[in-house]
Amino acid sequence: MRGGLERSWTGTPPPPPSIGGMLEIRGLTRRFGDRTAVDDIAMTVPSGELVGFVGGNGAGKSTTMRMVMGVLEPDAGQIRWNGAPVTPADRRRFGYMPEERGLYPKQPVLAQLVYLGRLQGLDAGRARRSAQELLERFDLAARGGDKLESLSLGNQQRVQIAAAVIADPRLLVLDEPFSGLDPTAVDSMAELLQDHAARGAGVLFSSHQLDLVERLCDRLVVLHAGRVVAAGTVEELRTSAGVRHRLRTGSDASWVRGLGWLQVDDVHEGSAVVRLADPEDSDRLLREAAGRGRVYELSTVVPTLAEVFREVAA
Ligand SMILES: Nc1ncnc2c1ncn2[C@@H]1O[C@H](COP(=O)(O)OP(=O)(O)OP(=O)(O)O)[C@@H](O)[C@H]1O
Repeated sequence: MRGGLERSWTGTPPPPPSIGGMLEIRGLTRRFGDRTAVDDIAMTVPSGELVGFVGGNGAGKSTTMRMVMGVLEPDAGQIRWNGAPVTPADRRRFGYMPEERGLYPKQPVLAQLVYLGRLQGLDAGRARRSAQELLERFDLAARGGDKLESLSLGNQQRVQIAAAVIADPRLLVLDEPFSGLDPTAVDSMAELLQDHAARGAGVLFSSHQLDLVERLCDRLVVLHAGRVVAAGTVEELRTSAGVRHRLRTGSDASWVRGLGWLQVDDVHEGSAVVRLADPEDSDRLLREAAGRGRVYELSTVVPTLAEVFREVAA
């Protein structure tokens, strides 16, 4: 009784039980013939974190995820779960959404979700309840009896994610879960991933939608040609890429190209974006600009995630 009163005074609900664990990848390598698709990568997906996995086409994201799930064997390296090599039993508690998807097009939606829930260890009643809850969450309750192939692609995608999360996974490994979704479905997918992370699951998802990655992720890992070329929080990546300065003047600003002590990223009419070797050089730049006419603005610009990505994955 007393405990209950104390809880209501603080207004803080007890934290949800943590269900997660930590995924660690070390030295992971996979070759196809003479092409090295994944080249000595290291990364972690801690419990409760949303980790975005980004990289251009062919960077090695799907290959890495397939090795995490045991669909492909690594040529070298280790995949560890809670400090020990990952086992098939661990993987049964991972939810996976493969790039090639992989549900049964001719089977009714609800029946196959229940079947997949049972394969992942749920009893029949719990599998049915979870499947129905997930279909309701995605506004698909009325479509449970329909064949998967009769749903739109976006709705099939929602069923795919339902299949990945039905048995309360410790870790979610999702290959492009947002591709092909309309903005409402993107929001419910994002909310679902955040709910799982809040309950302690680690979530690793690949995406080409950098705005979404920036909005959702605690951390991200950038792959290029099979190697990790950047990793950290969005803030860390943006600030480590180097601050730029934007100059806006009343006349053509292309004279900045003649200054040997800065690097020019962009010039367009009266506006220029430059990088200074030394932040103190901003005074020097201002004097140069003022000597040539009116100055409207000299400000610092932190690069967007898309700009960082273009730089590291060039
Ligand atoms: N089964 C395979 N046989 C031969 N090469 C493969 C195979 N699977 C992947 N590759 C090659 O490995 C490299 C990495 O591919 P992967 O699918 O992992 O990249 P990705 O980052 O997921 O790309 P995307 O964003 O286009 O899905 C590519 O060069 C690809 O052609």
